[in-house]
Formats: sequence, structure tokens, C-alpha cells
Amino acid sequence: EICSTATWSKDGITVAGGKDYGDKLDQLAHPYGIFLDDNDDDTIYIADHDNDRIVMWKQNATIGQWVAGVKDKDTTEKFSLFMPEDMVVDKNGTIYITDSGNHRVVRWYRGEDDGEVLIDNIQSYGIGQDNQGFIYVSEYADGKTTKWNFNDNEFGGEIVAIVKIIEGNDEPILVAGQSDKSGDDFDKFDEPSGVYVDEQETIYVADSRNHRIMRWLKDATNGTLIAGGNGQGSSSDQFDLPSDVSLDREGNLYVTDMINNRRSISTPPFSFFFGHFKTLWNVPSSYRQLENWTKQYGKIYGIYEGTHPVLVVSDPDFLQEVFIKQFSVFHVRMITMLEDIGHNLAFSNGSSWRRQRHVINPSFTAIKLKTMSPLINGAISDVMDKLLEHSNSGDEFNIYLYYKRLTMDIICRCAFGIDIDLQHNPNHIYLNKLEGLFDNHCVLKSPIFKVTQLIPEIRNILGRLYVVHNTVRKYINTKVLPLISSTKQLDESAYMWLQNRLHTIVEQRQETPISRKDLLQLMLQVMTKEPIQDTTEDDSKTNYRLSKDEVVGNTLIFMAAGYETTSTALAYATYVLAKYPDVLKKLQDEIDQLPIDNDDTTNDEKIKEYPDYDTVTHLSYMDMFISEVLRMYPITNIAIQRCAMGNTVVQGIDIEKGTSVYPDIYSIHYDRELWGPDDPYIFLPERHKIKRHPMAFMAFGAGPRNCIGMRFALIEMKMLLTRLLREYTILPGEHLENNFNIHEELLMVPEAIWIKLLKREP
Ligand code: HEM
Repeated sequence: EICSTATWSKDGITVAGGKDYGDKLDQLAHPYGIFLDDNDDDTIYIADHDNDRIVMWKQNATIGQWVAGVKDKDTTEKFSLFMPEDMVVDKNGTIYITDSGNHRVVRWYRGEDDGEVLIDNIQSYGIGQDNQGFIYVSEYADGKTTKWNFNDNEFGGEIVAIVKIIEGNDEPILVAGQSDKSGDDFDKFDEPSGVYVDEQETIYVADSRNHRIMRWLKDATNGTLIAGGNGQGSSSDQFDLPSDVSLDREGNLYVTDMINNRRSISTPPFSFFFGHFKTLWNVPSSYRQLENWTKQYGKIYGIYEGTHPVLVVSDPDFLQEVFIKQFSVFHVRMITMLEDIGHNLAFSNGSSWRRQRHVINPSFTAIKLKTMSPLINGAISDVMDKLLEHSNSGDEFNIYLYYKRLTMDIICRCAFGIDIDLQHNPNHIYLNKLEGLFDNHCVLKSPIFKVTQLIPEIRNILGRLYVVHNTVRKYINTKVLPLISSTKQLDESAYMWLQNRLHTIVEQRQETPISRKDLLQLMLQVMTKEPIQDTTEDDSKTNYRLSKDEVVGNTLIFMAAGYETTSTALAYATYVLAKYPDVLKKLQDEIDQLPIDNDDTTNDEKIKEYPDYDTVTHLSYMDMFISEVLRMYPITNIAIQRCAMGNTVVQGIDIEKGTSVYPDIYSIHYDRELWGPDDPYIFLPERHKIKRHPMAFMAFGAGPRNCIGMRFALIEMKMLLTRLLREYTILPGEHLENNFNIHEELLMVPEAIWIKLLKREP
């Protein structure tokens, strides 16, 4: 069945041209009918009503091609069209046109300059054709009968029926609707304006004044409703005078919703039930696909994730309104599979999210991060030992692996005070489990995840089943298996395993309090056993609390959100440094001028030899360099999304509750208007000297719900890069380019970063 929310497909091709109403070939003027060429999926024909012509648009084209009707308004054509409404194109490329202004149906052979009259004295709108070549039109009747030999001045009736025309026959054959009555019963139409006939001779009709799409099986006396039918309107289950309907070979449905006083949104072709998922799941990169669609459909277009409507946007003003000005409407992400089970910032919504964010924000202020800088330096010292070994041997190696261990070490030290020293224990179970969390096959490509994407309503049920399933496994492992002296254990999910370990760590820290300046310590100070009542307005001191589940949940989310993101950012930074020696040189020059000025409070004298938090905050080229890395290589596209929690209007576009907005981050980060005048495809840190649109850089998201760990990540990166580049010059390894290959998992990650490290002269 077609999804009930099929109203995105409005006069999308007009927008594809990106131009206003007009008569140039990259413009249209009230496009009425559309037809998708069965023989060539890339081609769409359009009845360009006010331009009295039929044009053809190829996929990705920025300009249309004339195929029939008026070529040039200033010269009189021998055979012109007048206000064509619709057309159908057969296998040979012959076009049949409802030349409505001339009250006739016209046949136009491919490549000809002129057409010929097929039927005269007929007032019809929509036109379709079955696979035997018979033409079907939605006919304008005089209220008594379906006949098509009446005169102009008798056109007092209304379009009520679909008739089949057999060439040479005087009488058309009524195939759908009633010849003398209009109405909204399923056996009638009210101005059926668009017709499509498939191979089984099933007729699809845009029943315009009933604001619905109907399907009539061959020889049926009734139609069935397949979309709309909920009155005239702009909601996602309504149409506003739909003017045409068409299907492509894969059964994708297209509807033109002509008369609409809203700003129009176009959408790429989509399938029943799956929406655009069929395409998005089958391409190597769904984000590159969004970027491609942006090129074709403009800076704001609609897609369906199953039946869930999504606006894909690269218009920065629109995004500013969504992410900042209308944050009260758009404060939620749709990806939450374990809604209200995750007990953390990333997966909570509403007042619970507000309270947690309010409580946790101060943990990431400069003053708090400064206290963590000795912990970070400690973990960096471990990785530097490993890098020294590679530098001494002169071999080429994949530094990304070391970065992963480093960022995990840092987050474990800073989040909950445990030193797992992954550089020396690379197979540590924490790392294995966290990698399990990010495993491509576990998450994005898993059938369960796809089902939850298709039917978001079941996310919570599945989430709960998942928790119950794992709790049962844990119970069996800890209580049942020991009873039968079994040495075997059932696998617990990575997420649940980590959560259970963290519960134990929190309990231990409660029992034996220690003074540690980590994130857990800051959260423990506000932890309460009392139930927390969240009210919408209340973020006052009384609610300045976290539950134990939230302390655990947020520690876990810091590990998950902070580990692979930051190591991947370091990987991209290293890739760029290996490729561009001039950038490397500038960065080294800036670092070399830094005073070693460590005023950290630590007993570790060795740590005092390294730059601390304050020192690395004074590196302006470094700041620009990191921003440029993340502009060109954004990492967490999936996280940056918002879902409307109520109906609203953004820049003239009606947005219904439940609609998501996804920034098309590639199109934004590579937009010449936002990032010029220098070519955005060139790596150029200096471009960040110029003040840009606040939404031009979205690597950490935007607005009140942006990345809470941004400063933390930046400090980690700067401290590592400072120490690395003070000692080494990065050289490209032989396998650098071949093994770089960015691929899409939960994050956008490179495969490997193969480099050599050359010790710098003192
Ligand atoms: C280079 C590294 C990182 C990148 C590129 C990154 C990127 C992002 C992005 C794009 C978002 C979504 C923001 C939005 O929707 O507007 C996000 C959210 C988040 N990030 Fe990061 N992140 C990084 C490092 C970190 C670190 C180190 C931590 C924790 C220590 C962290 C914790 C979080 C959390 C908890 C959220 C959810 C915030 C909320 O919903 O309120 N991230 N991150």
C-alpha cells in the first residue's frame, strides 16, 4: 500500500530547475501533468501548462528540453498547443497530450515539429495509456453522458469519469467513475484530473476535488482509496487538489499536488511503505545520496524514512530557525531506539533532557576541563611511548589504532577514574565491548534497526524487549549457571555489559569515596536516591539532581560518544598533515613558539613538562586547522537531526508534528556561498578567519542541544597534536591513500591512516 503521508510530491520539478515561474527552458509556468518515462527512469515529462508546451527533464539536469507545443512565444507555430494539462508517452516515444485549451487530444511523434489531432471536441484533463496502447482520459462531461463530440459552449458540466478511447470508435468506453454524477463515494469522482494505467489495466486517478488518489482495478465498479481522502489540506495525510499521479517501474508513486499556497517541497521518487529507505539502504553512503538529491531537488526537499517524513535541508537560515530560534519545537532527535530507557542526555527528551543537560553542562566548562588536563597528559604519555617505537623502527604503521586506544584511555580516566592502559593492553574487554557498540553489523545494517526505522512506533517495545532479554541472560549467567557448575556464559549485549560494569563502579565509588576530579565525581555530587519529578518549566535548584541510572547512563554515553568521534577526528587530522607538508609546517611553527608553561596541580613532575590546558588554548592556527579538518571530514552526521514536537511553520513551510529535519552536512560544509571565495574542496585552514554563517559549520551540531563534549574533544586533540608535532614530522605511508577509504558506519570513518613518523631535530 502507498503510505498515507504522500503529500511531499508536489511540483517538484519546478524546484529542480531552481528558477521562478517563467518561459525559459530552465523554468516552468504552472506545470500540471507529469509523466515518468517507463523506458528511461531518468526522464520526466512535464505539461508546462502556461507555456503551452511539453518539456522533458533528465535526472540531475538543470535545464529542460522542449519536446512538443510552443517553442517560441514570439513566432506563430503551425501546430501549437494551448494550455496542455497532461501527457503520456508510449514505448516509441510518441506523446499523447490533453491539449485542454484547444479541447482536443493530440498525438505527437518523437522528434517531429508538429503534432496531429487524435480526438477533437473533447474537454479532458488527465491522460493515461495501458500497455495495449489504449488511451484513457478523465473526461469533462455535460452532466448527462460521457460523450466527446460536444461544442465549446456546452462545457458547463464537470469532469466526472475516466474513459477509454479506441481509435476509430466514436464512443469512448466508461472505465471508472459515473458518467453523469460527481461525488465522493468510492464509485464516483469529483474532477479526476490525472490518470495512470498500469500493466494490469489498473487505473490510478488523482481525484482532485476529493483531494485523494484512487485505484480502480480492471472492470471494477468501485475504486479503492490509496492516499489522501482526509479533506483538503496540508497535513501529511491530506492533499490539496492533487493534479496528477504516476508510477515508475518499481512501483514508486508520484503525485503532483498542484494548488497549494505553501512553499513547495519536492521529493525524489519513493516506494510504497519503504519510502526512500530502499535507495538509502542500497547506496554505499546515504549521506552522499542526500547530497546528490540536494543537487537535484534544492536546499530543502522531503524524503520518507518508511512513512516518517523528513526534510533534508542545506539552507542555513532555515536550519538556524530549527536548531536555535524554534528549539522549543525542535528539541528532540528521532534516532532514540531506547527512548526513556537510555537514561542519558543523548537519548532523553523533554524536561528530563533539560534537567540532565542543565546539571551536566558545568562539568564541561573550562575550569573543570583544566582539572582533567593531567589525566589527559598521562594517557598521551602512554601513546607517545608507542609512537617512539614506530619512529625508531622507521616503519609505516596505522596510527588510527593508537588513537582509538588513546581516546578510550582518556575517557575512562576522565569519565570514571579508571586507568585501563589500552596501549599496553589493547585487547582490554572495555575496548572490545565499546567496539561492539559501534559495530556496523550490530547497528545500522541490522534487520532489527531497519525495522525500527521503518516503524518507529515499535522502537520502545523493541527497546524494552532488548533490556528484558539481556536482563534474563545476566540472571542466568550470575544465578543459574553457577548452580549447575557451568563454566559457560551467555553473551550479554555490549551495551548491557558496559552498563552493568558501570553500576558496579558507581556503587564502589559511593561506598569508598575518593577525591578525583573526573566527570563521575561531579555527577556523584548531585546524585539522589529520591525519585525525580520533572516538570516542564522546572529546572530550578530543587531539580538539580541526577538519578543513579542517569549517572550510569551518562557515563556510558560519554564513553560511547567521546571515544570513536575524537579518535576519528585525530585520524583525519593526521591524514591531512601527512598530505599537506605546508600545513604541517605552519602548525609546527606555531607549536614551537609555545612556552612550556604547565601550572597543573599534580605530583607527577614528568607531566609538568608538557603543555597544559591553558597553553594549548592559545593556538589560533591549530583552531582553524581542526575546524577545517572537521569541515571537510564531518564525523557524526546521524546525530545531527531534530524532530518537530508540534505543528509549526518555518520560512513559509508547514511542518507537521513528527517531521524530522536533517541537515545535509556535506552540501553545507562544501557550499561555495557559505565557504568561498576559496574553493571549498581545497583544504585551507585560513578560511576560518572570516566570520561565517552560524550554521555553516555543523560538525558538533548546533544550538542548545549541540555536542556537550566539544571542548573536551578539542582539548584532547590539541594536547595530543601539540606533543606529537613538537617531536615528529608526519610523512605519508605508502598505503595512506589506498587504505584511507571513508565508509559509513554509525560514524563516517576512514579505514586506516598509514604514516611514518620522522623524529625532528632538537
Ligand atoms: C571530535 C569529536 C566529537 C564530535 C565530532 C562530536 C559530534 C557530536 C554531534 C554532531 C552531536 C549532535 C549535536 C546536535 O544534535 O546538535 C553530538 C552530541 C553529543 N556528544 Fe559529541 N562529538 C564529539 C566528541 C564528544 C565527546 C568527547 C563527548 C563526551 C565526553 C561527547 C558527548 C556528546 C553527547 C553526550 C551528545 C548528546 C548531547 C545532547 O543530546 O544533549 N561528544 N556530538
